[in-house]
Amino acid sequence: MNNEELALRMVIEDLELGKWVQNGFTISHWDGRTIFVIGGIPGEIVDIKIDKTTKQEWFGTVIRFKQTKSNRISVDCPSFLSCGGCSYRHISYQEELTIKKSLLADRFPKWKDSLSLISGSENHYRNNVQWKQKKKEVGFYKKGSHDIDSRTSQFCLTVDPRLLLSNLSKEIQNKIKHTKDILLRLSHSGISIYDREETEFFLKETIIRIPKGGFSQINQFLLIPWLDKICSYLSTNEMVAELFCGSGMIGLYAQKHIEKLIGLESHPLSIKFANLNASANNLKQYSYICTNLYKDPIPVSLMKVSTWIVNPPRSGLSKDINASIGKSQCKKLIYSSCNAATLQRDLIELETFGFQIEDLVLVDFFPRTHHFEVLALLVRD
Ligand SMILES: C[S@@+](CC[C@H](N)C(=O)[O-])C[C@H]1O[C@@H](n2cnc3c(N)ncnc32)[C@H](O)[C@@H]1O
Repeated sequence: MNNEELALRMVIEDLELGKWVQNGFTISHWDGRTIFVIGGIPGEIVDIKIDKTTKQEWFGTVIRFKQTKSNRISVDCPSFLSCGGCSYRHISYQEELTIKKSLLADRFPKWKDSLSLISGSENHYRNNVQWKQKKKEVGFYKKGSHDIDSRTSQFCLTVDPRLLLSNLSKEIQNKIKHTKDILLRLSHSGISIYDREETEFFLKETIIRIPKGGFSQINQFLLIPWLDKICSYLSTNEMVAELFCGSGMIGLYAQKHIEKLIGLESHPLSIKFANLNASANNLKQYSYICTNLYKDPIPVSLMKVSTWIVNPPRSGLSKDINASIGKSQCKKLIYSSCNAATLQRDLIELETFGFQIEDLVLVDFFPRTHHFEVLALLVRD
């Protein structure tokens, strides 16, 4: 048995947990090693099992408590820590928000006292879900394995109850009978199986259609507050470039502020639907281009645009995209990011092109998990 296999069988006893760090972990030190622990609270003394090792660091999960802290609450989900979705069900949601704000402030110290927060219901917020199905078992995978935890499809508290297995109509149950990946999304007319069907919904009076397989934000309660915050950064008659636009949701919703928009995105069907959405909303001055933003140069037509909205995947913007924004006539950049680390990296780089952060907002799209969205407004003269 090699060292890693040995470590994965180990239980470390009486470990004192240190401070909260990124990704839902607390940090501890043991036998000269750094150990990241999930499921504990700083100051608690616990036994942990090791889940994963790298050369420098070990990762573990609490399995027994020796001394608990008074802020621990009783966990409301039988699959907490075994399904790998949530990181914070053992503390209050208020405390989770305080931790997330403080971790974000660690990356942007100047914003420590001026970060704002958009949050909503801590449960039932997911408007889509991806269940796995194997031998008639349906649910999320257990953490670090391909075994299914079938309790999750009956119970998961982050998911809108309409997407739980027992609440699905007979018609949908029949359609997904033999499917390995069950991808469900709430739509205006019910539930769509979103790798096979399109989704349609309204954001106030704006109608949005997402193609099969297209991206859509998952927190049904915070979509409008997030979009309204973006709109608050826009004046009227703006010329806008929207990068990583998906099916065009941000610009379509912000139509009252926009005179002309060019959207860029690499998923061809999303581009087709962005164009259809613009027509359905009677926005003739909107156009969309299918391009790989990590490989292809930014089209010259964008270089004169003064307001840019970017909403990239977790990898953030590339050096080339940052440089293009720097060279362009962009004066206002609205950046919505699902990864604070790549946002921090990109904002440091964009500062070298004269941009300054004017507003920073934590949008808690993913309560009870360690994930969150960050909205940043950057400006330059
Ligand atoms: C976080 S989503 C944002 C979508 C859109 N703003 C929304 O809220 O619906 C990121 C988008 O980037 C797109 N994308 C991923 N890689 C890309 C690339 N290399 N070039 C252009 N777009 C890309 C994805 O298809 C996805 O639509």
